Amino acid sequence: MGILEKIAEIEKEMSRTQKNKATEYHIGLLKAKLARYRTMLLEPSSKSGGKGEGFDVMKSGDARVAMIGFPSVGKSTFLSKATETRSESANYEFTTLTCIPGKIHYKGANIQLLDLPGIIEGAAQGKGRGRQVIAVAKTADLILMMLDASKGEKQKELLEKELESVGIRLNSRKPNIYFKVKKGGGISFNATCKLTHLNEKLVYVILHDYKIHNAEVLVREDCTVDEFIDVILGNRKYIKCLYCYNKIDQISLEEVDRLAREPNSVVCSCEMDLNMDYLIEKIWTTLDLLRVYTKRRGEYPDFEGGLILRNNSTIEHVCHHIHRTLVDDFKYALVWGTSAKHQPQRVGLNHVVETEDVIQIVKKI
Ligand SMILES: Nc1nc2c(ncn2[C@@H]2O[C@H](COP(=O)(O)OP(=O)(O)OP(=O)(O)O)[C@@H](O)[C@H]2O)c(=O)[nH]1
Ligand SMILES: [K+]
Ligand SMILES: [Mg+2]
Repeated sequence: MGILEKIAEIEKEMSRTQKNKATEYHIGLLKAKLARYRTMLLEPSSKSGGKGEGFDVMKSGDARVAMIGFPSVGKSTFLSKATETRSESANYEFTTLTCIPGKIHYKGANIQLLDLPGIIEGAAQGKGRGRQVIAVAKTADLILMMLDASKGEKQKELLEKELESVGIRLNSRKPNIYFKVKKGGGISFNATCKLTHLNEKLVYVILHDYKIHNAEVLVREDCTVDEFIDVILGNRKYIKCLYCYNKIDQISLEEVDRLAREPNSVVCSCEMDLNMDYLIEKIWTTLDLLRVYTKRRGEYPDFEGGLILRNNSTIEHVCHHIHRTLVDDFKYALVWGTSAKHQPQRVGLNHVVETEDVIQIVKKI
């Protein structure tokens, strides 16, 4: 039996045990056991159950939002308010021990919101359930960083550092560098713009340090050294982040005003229901989802339905949305809308669609 199951069992037994003088000792024992199992789960070295237990949540819906934050900042409170799923909230740390999914329905989109255990400094090294939490964060389209408004700045810095240390890059996009390791020919270095941080020699030195002696490098924007290294390593995750300052009922109006003006930030109070609609709206806009419409030959587009897609989706994504095997029968697509050069444009699977495009898929016969 896994630790989570043992915990669930004890909790069940506690709830069905009547509290009175006669059961006092029994309940005390259950409490002690519960505390021990919870501690085991949070210890990085715990063999049994420490791994990924409770984190294997299927991706579903049009986008995934993962809540990252220190313990007791109000993550579970938000999940319970914004979705139909209940997640226990309480005023002690590590109330949540697993990944709990909920659904936000908004403007026709189905957004998966994940409640996660709190993380603390050292999470990336495995403190608490940090490693598992961060692994889930890496799969998200948006990280909702929940902060306690009264301790926000410090928490924000620490969490950013934790995420940075495992290769997550928040609110930045992949540097515009073409980089390809070759079999021979040495290193060819070119830039299409003026570089103020990088130069040919530096690039050579860094590549040699990574034991790369043959490669093609084409720098298309004024990147920093760190950005260049990110490209060499190639395993970076570029994820959007929305900072949510919760518990604004605890701070002064001046402070609320100041936090609300920070970039990519929302202020709210999940408990007092302050600014919740705006927070959800902001999640939606930050996700930057797009809607396209499909049509059949000779018919009008279905403007009622429409498909919700992630930004930068292609015709191939559209096909997958319509039917899993449609790609196999795909011949070409006709596209009307802003992504088309002329109306309609005949395109292939790699064509990147834009919001409000109308698409007709033509199949092989
Ligand atoms: N004052 C105030 N308290 C809040 C607010 N939102 C949540 N809380 C309280 O903060 C405490 C922690 O809330 P949780 O939702 O359990 O926090 P969490 O981030 O899920 O905590 P862990 O699962 O332990 O990481 C609870 O006592 C909540 O009632 C808020 O907007 N204002
Ligand atoms: K809590
Ligand atoms: Mg929680």
